[in-house]
Amino acid sequence: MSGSERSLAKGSAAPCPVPQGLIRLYSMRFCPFAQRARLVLIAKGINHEVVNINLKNKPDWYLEKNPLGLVPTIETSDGKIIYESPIVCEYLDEVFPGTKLIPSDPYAKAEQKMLMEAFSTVCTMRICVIWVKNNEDTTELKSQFLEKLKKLEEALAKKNTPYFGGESVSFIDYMVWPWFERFSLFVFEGVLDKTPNIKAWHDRMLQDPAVKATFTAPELVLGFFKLYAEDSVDAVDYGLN
Ligand SMILES: N[C@@H](CCC(=O)N[C@@H](CS)C(=O)NCC(=O)O)C(=O)O
Repeated sequence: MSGSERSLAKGSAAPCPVPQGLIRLYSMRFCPFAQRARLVLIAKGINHEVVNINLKNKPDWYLEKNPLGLVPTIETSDGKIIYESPIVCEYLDEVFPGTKLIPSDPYAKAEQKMLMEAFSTVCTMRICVIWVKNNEDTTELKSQFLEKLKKLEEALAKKNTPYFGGESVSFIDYMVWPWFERFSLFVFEGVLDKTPNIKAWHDRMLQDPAVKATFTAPELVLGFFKLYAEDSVDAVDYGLN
């Protein structure tokens, strides 16, 4: 359902208005927040195009669309602009038909939001960057990470469902997946064995069609993180966009 994909940096002309019937996603290939939006767009079968933004060299017009200068942002054919990944994803889920990812039951919805809060200390790129830099002892970091993960393991075990929201993939699973995709590169060694419910969830998620469609090869992600850790990401040279 994704049409074209192109990359724009400083100096690039602003793209034309969004064609009727299409959603435009401003993104960056390695951004976990943008992957959230890509997961939802694909899971719901929403017709869209992707414009990758060079985040080291943002076009001026992008800051007019999203004053925070972050990706993801979506733009509709009638000129609506929405940014901040959970807001983008919730908007897409509300407006478009197809599988509803957010439960309609207020308590189930609140549970997903609480889980998102609980995940917020786990879903961070800092741990990946420290890992990749490989210049400090990560024992303490790893045990802190495991302690946080164990709380989520308990929550999943208590729920006794295959996914964090229940019997099928839902909003919360897509909101946290991008970090888990990245963690599997380095952080998970010897960790997921201690959280069997999360491991089973992780393996199930790998089979999800939207996850498969947005999955980035580990060696590419690793290359990106190495540059990111050195603060020398050049989106153009590395072909990030
Ligand atoms: N709270 C934002 C965070 C988005 C974010 O941090 N995106 C990063 C890329 S992964 C970004 O756009 N960075 C550009 C910058 O910091 O200038 C969301 O949920 O959408």
